[in-house]
Amino acid sequence: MSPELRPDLRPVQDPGADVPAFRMRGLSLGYDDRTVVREVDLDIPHGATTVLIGANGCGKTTLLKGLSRQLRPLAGTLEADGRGVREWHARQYARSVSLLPQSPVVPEGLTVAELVERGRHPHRRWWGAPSPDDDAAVARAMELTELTALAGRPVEELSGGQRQRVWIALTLAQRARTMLLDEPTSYLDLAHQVDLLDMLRGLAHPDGPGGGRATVVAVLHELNLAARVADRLVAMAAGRIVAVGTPAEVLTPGLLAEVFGLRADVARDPVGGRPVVLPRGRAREGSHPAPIDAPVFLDPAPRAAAAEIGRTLL
Ligand SMILES: Nc1ncnc2c1ncn2[C@@H]1O[C@H](COP(=O)(O)OP(=O)(O)OP(=O)(O)O)[C@@H](O)[C@H]1O
Repeated sequence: MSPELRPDLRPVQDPGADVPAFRMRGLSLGYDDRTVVREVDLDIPHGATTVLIGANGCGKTTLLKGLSRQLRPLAGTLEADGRGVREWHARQYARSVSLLPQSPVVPEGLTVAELVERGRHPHRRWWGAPSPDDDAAVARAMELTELTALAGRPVEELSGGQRQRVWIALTLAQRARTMLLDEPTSYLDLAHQVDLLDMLRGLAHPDGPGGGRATVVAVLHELNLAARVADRLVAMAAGRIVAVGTPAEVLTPGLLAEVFGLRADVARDPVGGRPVVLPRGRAREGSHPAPIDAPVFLDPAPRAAAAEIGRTLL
């Protein structure tokens, strides 16, 4: 068989405008015999930024693992670009769909440039030297993530935020049309969070460098950043999809109470009109409402810590 005919070396066909990036029907996912994601019916369109939101443990990462083929469906069907995900050759899938995992482990002894270059593996033959396209993709990814000056530094010597940018650069260097990003803003300072999300949005936007073809599916905990970047929000609770829509449609006080157990007001950003969530306290009965002038935390970890401190003080 000539190398050109091998399925992993064939170019990925553009599936056409109407075919979604992912189509899930009755999809259930889990671990061994434990079902975590339950009976999901959802289309994720190409050329848009879709953000998954939901409380800790509701199944967001598990859903991304299904989309990235790390988990086999327990029930139902899952198609990527119109084909069952199990029909894809692994290398072809990696050219089409990239994943930024939640807590990637840094391999020892690699420099920033060497780790970013791993994003090119789906495009290369194992015996071949990097092509000019590979070099260009790596250089561009490092430029976009402001890592060029750190290219020769060992990754294990970097700060948490710098490392996170290396993983993002690896994902960008892969140049897959669809990017799955699990909490991509972890460890990033606010300016880098905004930069990253604006860049991702630009990739999927018709006027951006991706020309509207790129597809981003991200898990984000910070609801106001999610509202800023998302074309569509998908809210999950206990393994099920409970709402799909624009940020303004999904981020309502009722949904925030149902999904996060959070009592919150929702305002409008005067610039752009996107919703802005203003947490007021716990919605559940029997919980301790936050004092009126308590600091507002959107991230669950500090909120839990604040609740703990509040209980100790009361
Ligand atoms: N490898 C695993 N084996 C068994 N159970 C798992 C595994 N990974 C996750 N789970 C369980 O699946 C459920 C959903 O976890 P998942 O990581 O998908 O949630 P999440 O919504 O991404 O949460 P978070 O916001 O905390 O990251 C949790 O109850 C978790 O304990």
